[in-house]
Amino acid sequence: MILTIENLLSGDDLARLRGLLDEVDYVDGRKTAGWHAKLVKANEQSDGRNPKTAAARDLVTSILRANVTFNLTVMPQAIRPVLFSRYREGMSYGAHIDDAIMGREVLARSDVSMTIFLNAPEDYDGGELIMELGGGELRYKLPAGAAVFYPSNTLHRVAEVTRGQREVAVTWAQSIVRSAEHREILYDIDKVRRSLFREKGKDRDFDLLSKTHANLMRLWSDV
Ligand SMILES: O=C(O)CCC(=O)C(=O)O
Ligand SMILES: [Fe+2]
Repeated sequence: MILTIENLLSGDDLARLRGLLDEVDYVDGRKTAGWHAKLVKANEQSDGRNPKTAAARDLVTSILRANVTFNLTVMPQAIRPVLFSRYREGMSYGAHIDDAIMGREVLARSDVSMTIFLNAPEDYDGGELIMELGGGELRYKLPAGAAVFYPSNTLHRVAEVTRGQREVAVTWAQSIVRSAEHREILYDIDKVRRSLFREKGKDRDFDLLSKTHANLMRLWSDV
């Protein structure tokens, strides 16, 4: 399931992030790419060792952790450190697959990849995030503060920026539920269960559907 969340970050959040990141140096983005993705990655990332980058990372991570839709759909078990990237004119990120296992001391599987757009689509030309799906393509270029979440098992790329600058935050989550198909089934059941509860309270149908949801969770989760 590919999901977008409008206004994941508020105007205030974006201003706070900008304040922090304005004071940080940007370095070659190839440092954080896998050995093959490096070959097609041309962007810049805020210096990960700078405390201001750390503060920006903490802000985005806490907003993700507090977001209801993110929790219901992604079911996060671990969130990788957020990267803040910018693509200036002529920069792009060619087709690649994200590393399946990320981290050094603490390992995490990438199940869900996400891009949070930090500046307005009018600020730049090009720069779409493009997912290659069974012959077709999906392109995303969202308003500032919006985010797209997509299964990490898809080849994807970022189109060349031909004017202006594209600013994004990217990260990955390991989900409690490894399979994207299973996550979607669980999310749908949970949604129906909650709307039944709103309409009729905790009746027998709600209890049975809650049982199904809990038992599928037991079958499909890996915690
Ligand atoms: O910049 C983006 O939207 C995605 C970047 C990306 O694919 C990656 O960092 O692996
Ligand atoms: Fe990627």
